[in-house]
Amino acid sequence: MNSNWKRQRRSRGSSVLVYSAVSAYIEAVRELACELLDLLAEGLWVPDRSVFSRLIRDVDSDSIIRLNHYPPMPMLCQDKDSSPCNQNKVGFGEHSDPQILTILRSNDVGGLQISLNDGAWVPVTPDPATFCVNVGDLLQAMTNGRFVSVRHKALTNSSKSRLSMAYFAAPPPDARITVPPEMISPTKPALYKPFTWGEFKKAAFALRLGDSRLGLFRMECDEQVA
Ligand SMILES: O=C(O)CCC(=O)C(=O)O
Ligand SMILES: [Fe+2]
Repeated sequence: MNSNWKRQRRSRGSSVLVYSAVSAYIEAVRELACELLDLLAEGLWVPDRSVFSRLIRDVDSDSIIRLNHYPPMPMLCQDKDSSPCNQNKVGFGEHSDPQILTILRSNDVGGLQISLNDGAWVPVTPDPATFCVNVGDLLQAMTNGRFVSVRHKALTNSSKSRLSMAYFAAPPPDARITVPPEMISPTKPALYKPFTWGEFKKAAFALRLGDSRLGLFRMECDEQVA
């Protein structure tokens, strides 16, 4: 057995291990996302409690996982008075996640911030043992605005690497994004036109990261149906 062959076998062995660890992780977080969506439907008094999770369980679901690495970025810049800039650099710009739900985990290095209604940015305490769950744009549309997709960004740390792992739960590309009829009434008319996830993704790609995409699908006042 030459050493090259042994090395190849070892490396194939470790890719199989990584593949099976990532697959098991994806399966577990998909299950978590489905359970959360079922509870959410129940809390909204929607009789069909799997109305949202069904989209993620579909074999053609477009869910993805993303691993983010933010290397340390020293605060080296200087302002006009030549005092050091006391600001962390942006690693991932302000945005909302376009999908249904995001299950996010990170190492113990902070950086994630969420935006409140008044525009203030609030840091999320990093904890490798907890998940951060983000409402995505599709959930906002499917709940007729009851749940609002959260704007967030990630800053780099000046001395440590931040790692995060995000599972984005999404429907199949041709799935129609509609609101359960129970959530529409004369006092709460439909806010968004029906669209497919494929159409939404296409629109999102044509915009910048921080742009609001749902605005493109908003009903005009005279179109709103109860
Ligand atoms: O790294 C983070 O904490 C945020 C990442 C993120 O927002 C994303 O991947 O969409
Ligand atoms: Fe995000």
